[in-house]
Amino acid sequence: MDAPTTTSADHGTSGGDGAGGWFTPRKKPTPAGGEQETEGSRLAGLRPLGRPAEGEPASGGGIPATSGSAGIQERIPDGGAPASAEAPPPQATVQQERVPPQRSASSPQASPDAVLIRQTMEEISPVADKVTSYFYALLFVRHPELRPLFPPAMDTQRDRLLKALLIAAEHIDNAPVLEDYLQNLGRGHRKYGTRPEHYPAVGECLIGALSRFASAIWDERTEAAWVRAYTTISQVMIDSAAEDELRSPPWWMAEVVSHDLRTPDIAVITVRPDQPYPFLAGQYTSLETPWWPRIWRHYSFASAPRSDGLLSFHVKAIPAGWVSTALVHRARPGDVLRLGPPAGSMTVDHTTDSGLLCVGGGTGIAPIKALVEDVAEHGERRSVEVFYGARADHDLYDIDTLLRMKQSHSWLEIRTVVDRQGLLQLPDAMREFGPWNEYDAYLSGPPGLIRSGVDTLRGIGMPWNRIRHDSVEELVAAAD
Ligand SMILES: NC(=O)C1=CN([C@@H]2O[C@H](COP(=O)(O)OP(=O)(O)OC[C@H]3O[C@@H](n4cnc5c(N)ncnc54)[C@H](O)[C@@H]3O)[C@@H](O)[C@H]2O)C=CC1
Repeated sequence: MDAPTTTSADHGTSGGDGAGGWFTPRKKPTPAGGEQETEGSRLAGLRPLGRPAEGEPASGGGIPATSGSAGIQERIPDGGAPASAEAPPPQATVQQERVPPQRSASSPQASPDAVLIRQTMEEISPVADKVTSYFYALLFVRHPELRPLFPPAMDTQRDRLLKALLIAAEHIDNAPVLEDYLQNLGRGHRKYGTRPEHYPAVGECLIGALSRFASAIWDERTEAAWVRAYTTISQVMIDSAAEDELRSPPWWMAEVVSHDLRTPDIAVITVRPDQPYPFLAGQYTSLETPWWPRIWRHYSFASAPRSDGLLSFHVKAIPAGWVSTALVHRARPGDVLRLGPPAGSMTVDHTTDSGLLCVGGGTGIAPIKALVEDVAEHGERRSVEVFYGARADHDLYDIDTLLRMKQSHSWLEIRTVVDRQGLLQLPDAMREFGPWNEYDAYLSGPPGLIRSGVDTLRGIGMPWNRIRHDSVEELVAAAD
């Protein structure tokens, strides 16, 4: 996970003239490691933005964000520009899963700006759809030059940008995690062609939409709070994009070199990027197909970095999943995809010798396989226990690969868990073989598995900081 860096002492959120005033962020990046937020300012009561335990009090220690963009990490949204798979999906339930419970607007720990922002959020909540429509109408009417940055069909994911911004604003008190998220977001936005001058346009339309639909409570103070929050958000994104520009391309072209249909709807796709693609086992990327331009979906790397530079992904076609269906049923060797930057911090900590409890449900086994390879390549003899769950025997599409790995590595144990009579038994199996005192857990699969897996592990006493998983929200976004 990137270390949180700040670009100014307060990002313009504490009432000063901030990073550039009314949506006019500075253009030059501040070097990483610049001035840090000071404790005791609006950092009080920090809480990472990873998925909280159900029923966990908002003030309690949160689960550390585990993907690169952290709490609100890259599998969380893109703000400031195009709707994308990095943006939170529109499903409200999922968003709640992704974002921890907020302190109430009247909470003594919340900063004055956060209180005003949350009051606005409460006010617009019943008319969220209207706010969304109005925001985009405003944006595209006032700034038609921005329209090409968004997918041609905006209906299914049009509100991702707005949601990203609202989520970020709502978490304005959570500076370090918010920053990590926003930095990732800023980097991820380079592939859309987002430029610093686009941010003021988005900010103005955001204020325009909010002030219209929260008119009952909107006043100068509220507007000032939003302006400060948005200035902070946009500045961090702009800085991080500028820093990233010094070392990485905005995207990579990647030619499909093999397409292996493992089941009628699951393909293992291997691509060759046009230039070196640095990443870590356990991370994921965003991927765009030629058939659905500007629609990006997330997939984990299914192998640790290889000497030949090839990357592989496990893709399951799902109904109404435009990208996944195209990748499984249409993509062929020779087709060229686009890849965004790598993200995610569900990676192996090689500074410890703890065991790894790896749980992969369905195609969620992809990054688990990469993690096992990573441990093997580091020559460590750490105990690695893999639980591989599937609905039926024939859905264990990658079991042969895993069993071959087991033959070579005595420290590796593979356990398959096939659901019987519709019962999802993977969490039970984890419990049965527990308590996993000397292990770090890595969970990968459908959102329901992540939720119940975390609950199970917490229930048998595993501390938060030993449980890693990608954002539930992004998993949903990845699945369509
Ligand atoms: N393709 C990729 O690179 C990655 C995909 N994912 C996610 O993994 C998921 C894979 O989907 P499918 O293969 O259709 O998996 P699936 O829905 O068939 O589930 C696979 C197994 O996970 C367990 N499981 C599922 N839901 C559960 C629940 N609510 N409670 C407890 N256990 C549960 C069960 O053992 C089930 O057999 C998708 O959501 C995808 O976004 C996650 C990481 C990487």
